[in-house]
Amino acid sequence: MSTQQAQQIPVVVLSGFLGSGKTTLLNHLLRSARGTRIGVMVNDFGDIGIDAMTVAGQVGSTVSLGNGCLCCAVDASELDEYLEVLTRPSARLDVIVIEASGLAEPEELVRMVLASENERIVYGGLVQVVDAAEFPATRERHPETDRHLALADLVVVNKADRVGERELDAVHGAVAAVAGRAAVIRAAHGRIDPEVLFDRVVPEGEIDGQMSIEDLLYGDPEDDGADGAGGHPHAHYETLSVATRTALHPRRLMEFLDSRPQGLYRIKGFVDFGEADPVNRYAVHAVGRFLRFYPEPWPAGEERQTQLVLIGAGIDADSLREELAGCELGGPQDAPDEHAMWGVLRYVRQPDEESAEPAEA
Ligand SMILES: Nc1nc2c(ncn2[C@@H]2O[C@H](COP(=O)(O)OP(=O)(O)OP(=O)(O)O)[C@@H](O)[C@H]2O)c(=O)[nH]1
Repeated sequence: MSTQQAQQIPVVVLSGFLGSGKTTLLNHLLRSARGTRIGVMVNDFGDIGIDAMTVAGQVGSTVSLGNGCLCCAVDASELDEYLEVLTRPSARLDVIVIEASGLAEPEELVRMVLASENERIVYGGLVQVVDAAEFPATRERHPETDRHLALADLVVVNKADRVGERELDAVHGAVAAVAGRAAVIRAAHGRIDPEVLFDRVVPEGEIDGQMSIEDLLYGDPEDDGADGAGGHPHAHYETLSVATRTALHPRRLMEFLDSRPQGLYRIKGFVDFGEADPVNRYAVHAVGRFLRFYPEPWPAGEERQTQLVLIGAGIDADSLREELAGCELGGPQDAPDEHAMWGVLRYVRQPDEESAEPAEA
């Protein structure tokens, strides 16, 4: 396996019905980027809060924002061309978000990302934004809504401030019922924690794991605490960090991942499978039901251990911790058989995989 996979830039597709709040969410991500360099592809710059940020330079239809983010306005037909621009090493982007126009078919965009020959990117999941107040009416008028939700890896029920708690629960329930195993989270004004979409680059001085979601929340310059009925929509996020020097059993880890609870919408970190693959560590990246492993050779001198961060809402941290402990190898009699890695390898992108469907857990 090459190390190239570890450096691939996740490309997240953001879609949702007209006016559901995609651009608002995108603006929130750009404002709270804090060190993470985000590349954005939109149909036009119109609504992106560029004025709110210092524009460092403009070249053609690409705008370089003062906070390290880069924006470009494109049509779907130009997707590959702009992915090329955004993935240039000089842009040093950590993640790319493509906003689909309100009427776009998200599967088309997802397919284009998966089919892209650009080796520097990896598909990072489909995020659907839903307007909580309009959902019942939109669904009635646009039956394709259910199909789109079924494709999503993460659904954001936005505009939580516009409906009462009971209505919000009803919309959340209806969305969850059609969204299959996608994670469903609520938000007002698109204020989701960026970590649910991508690994935030931690600025120097802040050690990963010590900055709680609450710190992120209350440190959010946009958060005025006036979310109304939705309250702090992400105040109930929980983060669980697990580190162990005992290698994990690939089959038991896959059982854990296959049955992970719905509220657990983000998993990231590295896994040590011990003798089942002594050469590589496996970076793992899950957003909602999307799951991928990226094997890469252990860096020389690096201690072999598994380190995972799990983020979710309404999750039982103790039982997750216990389940993960149950994945640890229990001695020579517990050695994985020769086929034990198969389940994991199903979620590794093969070099010749160009137009395959996204891996789903
Ligand atoms: N009350 C309320 N208004 C919101 C929220 N999110 C977005 N809006 C407003 O809803 C309108 C549409 O939001 P946009 O972010 O432009 O929606 P969009 O999905 O990008 O729209 P299109 O590009 O037309 O598809 C704007 O006036 C936003 O200010 C929210 O959570 N609560």
